[in-house]
Amino acid sequence: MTGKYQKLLDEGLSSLSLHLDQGQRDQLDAYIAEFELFNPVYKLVAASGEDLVIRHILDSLSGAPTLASLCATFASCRIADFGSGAGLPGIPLAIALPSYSFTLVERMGRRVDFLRNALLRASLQDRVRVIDKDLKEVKDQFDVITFRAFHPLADILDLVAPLLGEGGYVCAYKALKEQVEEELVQVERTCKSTWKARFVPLEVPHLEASRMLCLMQKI
Ligand SMILES: C[S@@+](CC[C@H](N)C(=O)[O-])C[C@H]1O[C@@H](n2cnc3c(N)ncnc32)[C@H](O)[C@@H]1O
Repeated sequence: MTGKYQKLLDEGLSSLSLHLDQGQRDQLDAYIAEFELFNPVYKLVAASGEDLVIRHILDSLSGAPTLASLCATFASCRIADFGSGAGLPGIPLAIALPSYSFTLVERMGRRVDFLRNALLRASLQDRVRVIDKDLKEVKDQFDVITFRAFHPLADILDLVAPLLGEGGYVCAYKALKEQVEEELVQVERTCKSTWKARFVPLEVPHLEASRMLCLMQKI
């Protein structure tokens, strides 16, 4: 399959130094096609066309090199994406990191339906599972937990802490450093769990906006 965003994706993947083989590109094209088909009905994200690819697909993939380095430190890395919505960043990451199993946690039924369908279309159903529950009901543990456009850190880190395995990382996709620093102050003030954090700046191809990963480990 040759997707309609081939040039944009070629440039974007190259500037992120991500090398996807033809099978992975087909998976990405299938996911984007499904996303575009259902977005007007399910109102998954506000963007469409190239804007959707840049703001959501490439934005999600911009964290993949960092995630790959973190995952390589675990014998068999268990990755979860909390509040996955339309599968962001979880599905693009699962396509870019084919050695790992992913779990997408999403509590909204309509979005869960979309996720299950998109995973089938992109032939990811054997490696990516969906937990259709509130985060509060999840019992499993993970080595790497991602989330993007989710709750403020202070509202969720105490819920996330027991779900993080020994030496595991929370990787929060965030925008402005000052806002994240403020969120971390709130974490120190209000959370029972304690964390050390560091920032990894992200460059999203074709996007003039501040993006970063906030990496956190329990201490
Ligand atoms: C603003 S959307 C972001 C979706 C996606 N991560 C993205 O970047 O586009 C937040 C998603 O988290 C889900 N969500 C919020 N709180 C949750 C919880 N406690 N457990 C599971 N899902 C949750 C919502 O249903 C929604 O789909």
